[in-house]
Parts: sequence; C-alpha cells; structure tokens
Amino acid sequence: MPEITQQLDYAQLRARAMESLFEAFDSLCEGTVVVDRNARIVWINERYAARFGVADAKAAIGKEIEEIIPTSLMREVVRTGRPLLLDILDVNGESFVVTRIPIKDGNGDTIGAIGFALYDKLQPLQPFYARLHRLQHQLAQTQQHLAAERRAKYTFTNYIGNSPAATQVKQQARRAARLDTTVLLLGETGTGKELLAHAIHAASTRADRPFVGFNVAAIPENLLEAECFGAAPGAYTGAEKKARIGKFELANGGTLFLDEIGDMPLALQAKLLRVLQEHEVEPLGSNKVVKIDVRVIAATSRDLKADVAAGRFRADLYYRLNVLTIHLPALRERTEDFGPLCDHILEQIAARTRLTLRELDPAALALLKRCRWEGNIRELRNVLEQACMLADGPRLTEADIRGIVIPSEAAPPAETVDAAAITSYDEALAAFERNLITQTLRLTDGKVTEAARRLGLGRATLYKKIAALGIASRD
Ligand SMILES: Nc1ncnc2c1ncn2[C@@H]1O[C@H](COP(=O)(O)OP(=O)(O)OP(=O)(O)O)[C@@H](O)[C@H]1O
Repeated sequence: MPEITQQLDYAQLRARAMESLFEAFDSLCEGTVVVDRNARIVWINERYAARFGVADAKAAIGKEIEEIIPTSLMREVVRTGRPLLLDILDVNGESFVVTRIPIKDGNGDTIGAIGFALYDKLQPLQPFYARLHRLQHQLAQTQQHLAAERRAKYTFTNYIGNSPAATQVKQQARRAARLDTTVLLLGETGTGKELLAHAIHAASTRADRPFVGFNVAAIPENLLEAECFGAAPGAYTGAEKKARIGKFELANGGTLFLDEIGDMPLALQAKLLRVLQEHEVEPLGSNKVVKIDVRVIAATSRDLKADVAAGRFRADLYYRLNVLTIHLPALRERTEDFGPLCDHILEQIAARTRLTLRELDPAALALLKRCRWEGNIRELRNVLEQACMLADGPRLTEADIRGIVIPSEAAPPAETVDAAAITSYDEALAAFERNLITQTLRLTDGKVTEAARRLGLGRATLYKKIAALGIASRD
C-alpha cells in the first residue's frame, strides 16, 4: 500500500517540521513564551524570564502575561485569533523583533498563543535596527523642533517702552492674558501685534499648550479654508493624499493667532464666525466635526470698522472679535520710547552679529525721531541693522544714519519737492511713496518680498501699496 505509507510519512514529516521549527526558533531566539486562552503564562524560557527580572522561570507560570511583560500584545493575539507576525518590543532600552502566533485546537478555536523575541544581536537585522534608530532619532528631533516652534517666542518684557501709550498697551495685554476671551489687536504694520500675541499666550493659563500663528494675507485664497480648518484626504484639486490638519486643530488647547484677519475673504469669514460660536470645525470634504478649545487672537493693520461699513468685513464677525480690543500705538506716537527701543535693538544686533555694541549719538537719535516710520519698529530695526553694518566707529552718528536711505523721513529735502506741482499733502505723500517703492524695487530686481524686507514693511502691506499706487512689480 504505497499511498498509505506516503500519507503516513507526510504526516510524520509535518509533525517533525513543526517540532524543528519550534526548536530552531527556541534556540535562535532571545525569548519564547506560551500563554493559554486567558493570556496566562504556560511556559517561558529562562533567558526571557531573566530579561524581565524573574530569576526562576517557573515562578512566572500561571501569571497574567502583562505582570511579567507589561507591553506584551499576546492577549490581543489570543482575543483576535490573528498572528502579529512582525512587531518591535522595547525592553529596558533594547529593541527586539517579535513574532506572535495563535495556537488553535482541532476545531480552529484559539486556545493560546506563542511568542518569539528574536535576538537583538542577530547580525542580519543590524541594518534594519540602525535604520529604525536613525528614524526614531529624526522623529524625536522633529517633534522637539515642532514643540519649540509652537511655544511663545516673546513675553511682556520683550515689549519695550515706558511711554504712557506703551504702558497702557501692556496693562491691557496683561488683563487679556488673565481672561480667556478673544482678543483683537489693531495697529499699523510693525507695531508689535505678533509680539504681543505671543506675550499674551505666554502669560495665560494656556502657556504650556501650542501657540499657532498664521498670516491670512500670505496664503492663496483657494488654500485658506484647508489651512484654517483642515481637509480630508483628496478633498480638493491638488490636495495631498493624506488628511491635512487645520491650524485650529493644531492649536487645540492653546492659542491661534490670526494675523491680517481683515484680509480674510467674506465666505470664509462666515465659517470662522461659526467656528468661534460653536467651538467645532469641519475639515473640508469630511463629514466629521472636531471639537476644539482654542483662544483666538486676531490682528490687523486695516481699519476694520471702515471695512465693515464698506461691506468688506462681516459686522457679526467684527462684533464677535471685538470683545477685548487693544490699539497698538505707532512709533511716531511714542517718541519718548525711541531711546530704550534703539538701545534694545542695538543690543540684539550686537548679540546676533557679534559686532561690537554700538551707541547712538544724540543727533542721530534726534534724526531718527523725526522720521515717519510707516513700518514702525520693524523699519527702525532694519535701518539700525544697515547702519551697524556700514558704520566704522563705536558710535552711530547722524551722518551714518543719513548714509542709509531713510525711507520715510518726515521732511524730505526741499529740492526734491516741487511745491508748485503738488496740490495736496496726500498727493505729495503718494508721489514720495511711489518714487521710493519704485527705486527700492529697482534695487531688488523687482522682488516684492526683498523690497518689503528692505523697507521694513510687511509683504502684504507693500503689495497693497503697489496696487494702490499703480506700480509694476515682478512677484
Ligand atoms: N514694543 C516693542 N519692543 C521691542 N520690539 C518690538 C516692539 N514692537 C515690535 N517689535 C519688533 O518689531 C518687529 C515687528 O513686530 P511684529 O511682527 O510683532 O509687528 P506686527 O504689528 O505684527 O507687524 P505686521 O502687521 O506687519 O505683521 C519684530 O521684530 C518685533 O520683535
């Protein structure tokens, strides 16, 4: 009966294969453990038990698996009846590749599970481990970097100025930090709205949660909704395959700083209002609603009231935002702060560039005070930076400052103004601005971003001026 003999041989061979497999794994592996259907240990080898601080493996028998191996997933294998073929188990700082297989009875019911932990020293796995560790390290670094990015960068001590106007701003901002309401910061470009938003967050009860900021004017209109509220995978043309987490969700628990809120399109204003009222967002293209707990600090350099009157900004959103409003004074409204501000900025420049710390001559300071500073403190910083780069001596003189184009000196030299041809102050100002911006754009090869940096203006502000003055630009 050769067929029966063959069947017997095959059955024996299969049984032997199982035993060999088990023996091979057992001898190759750092650990083997067998559990019953209740995830209680039936058997564990001595080496593995020792790894978990159990001197005598027999003492582990009958114990729940997690008592010996706290992060074990054997219970899941017993519960689902499905193997976990490859996994990584971290044991006291070492990583093992582990395999867990269910044990079935003759009816196919799961009656236990067996797990093997491969040697960490297994040579062929070294490249895999090295790669894993490298990726883990990179991930940890990225997470650290992200957490740092989402921390407030400024506190109230960074807001320099003791003039009555500056003191009032700090008082109001401190009150805003204590309350958990929406805050609206109004002020010209470069007056410190973003700085103050950071400081309010840092002094609030949300300080250890994320601070997320973004500039509404800097994001193309078609991407703004996804940027704010998130998007489901493939929710819009050109969308990434992965889901996009919106800024509201990223800021959950913390503060969201919406810069240039006045530039938000009307359709999105309606959605923002709903989010502020209902404390939930619905990512684009998803039917799911996400609960959020975010304090919003909005800012704008526009005249929001005028925008409401002109129908460019929703009145209901304006009232919703206008709960606690802080007006930041322009630099020219607090000339007494010039001295401390210049000292502070010069110290920062010296620290960053490692150039010697410069002082300002009184005449240089007087000249700076006479300027219009439409770009406010940002513009002042740019002028001082350029002066530090170009000047030789330890003190910045009036001539050093004059050596730099001061973009908005209050009284332009008389010979450049053709008074007879000018009909109004506004017209003269527009002519001056057009001339200045055109010249700067010429210097920057038509690049608006670079020109904005040189002039100490926000990019959005410069774009608006370019459009209003009818100047040609490249980007
Ligand atoms: N009171 C201040 N003390 C010290 N530095 C300040 C102060 N206000 C503003 N700055 C500095 O001026 C620069 C511009 O400030 P910030 O970006 O906060 O202005 P902004 O009003 O948000 O401008 P924009 O409207 O263009 O976004 C930053 O470098 C900031 O650190």
